[in-house]
Amino acid sequence: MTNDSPEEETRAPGSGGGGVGGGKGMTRRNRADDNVTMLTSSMDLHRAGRSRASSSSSTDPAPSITSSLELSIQTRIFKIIVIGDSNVGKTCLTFRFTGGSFPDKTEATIGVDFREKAVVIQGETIKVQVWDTAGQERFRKSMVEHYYRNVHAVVFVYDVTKMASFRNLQTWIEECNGHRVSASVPRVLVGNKCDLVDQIQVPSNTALKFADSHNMLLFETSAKDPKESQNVDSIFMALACRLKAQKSLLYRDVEREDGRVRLTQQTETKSNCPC
Ligand SMILES: Nc1nc2c(ncn2[C@@H]2O[C@H](COP(=O)(O)OP(=O)(O)OP(=O)(O)O)[C@@H](O)[C@H]2O)c(=O)[nH]1
Repeated sequence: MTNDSPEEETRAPGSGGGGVGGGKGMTRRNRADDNVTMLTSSMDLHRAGRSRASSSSSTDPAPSITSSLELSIQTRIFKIIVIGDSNVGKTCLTFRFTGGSFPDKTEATIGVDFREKAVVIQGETIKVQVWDTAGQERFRKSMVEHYYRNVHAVVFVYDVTKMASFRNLQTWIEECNGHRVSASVPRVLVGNKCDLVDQIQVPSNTALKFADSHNMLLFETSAKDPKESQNVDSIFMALACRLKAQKSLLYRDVEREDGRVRLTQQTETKSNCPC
């Protein structure tokens, strides 16, 4: 959870942890596809939801089925959840991606915070909806089912300066598996706080082995260091590109035939996704 104040100027003490080599993992220097454009800054869906609710109680007629279908066709939404121990920087990472800045103050997330960003991938506008989940058990237990429902991708975060947060990843993965998240749902591993170069406890090689063994890409980055902001973007953009390539079924293609609307399954297509 963040306050809404603008980013405080931050001075990065260093370039962050070392690169990650080879294997199936992705290095922290990887970039999102050049065909990708980010359109908007973050939006608090809690607030947006409230304002939508209040406007719907006005005298406006209810939207027709056709118009809501058309809206769905226009913009697909990819739901990405961010999971990991408390204090690893989940809020800061999502804030960096959706708002482009590092929050000068955060508090423990209670339940979930939604942030959203519209991006253009190969000509299609897609909404990346990021669910910043609570790391503290007491603030998440009533929400867990909601986190995993219809999720399209999962970001597991650990703190490179806290070995315990890395070891606990196994528990987070088990929780995720326990909620019947399909094997086709992409997952990535993020080691955050690489700006704290003198305090790193989790070696890149160890993290890479773990990522490989769970068929995940690895990103090592810093939500705080402005020089790493492109790398933070790459986490979510790589997932969005992959989801687009998979043609996620959250909103299925709608074909119109003889004035009727027909929902169809989409087939897999290739893209030059960075992952
Ligand atoms: N040095 C450094 N500090 C960071 C970074 N990311 C987050 N922090 C700090 O780590 C602390 C926790 O950050 P949050 O983003 O609130 O952590 P969280 O994982 O969302 O925590 P919960 O909401 O409790 O689950 C804050 O004091 C942040 O300023 C980073 O990349 N580098």
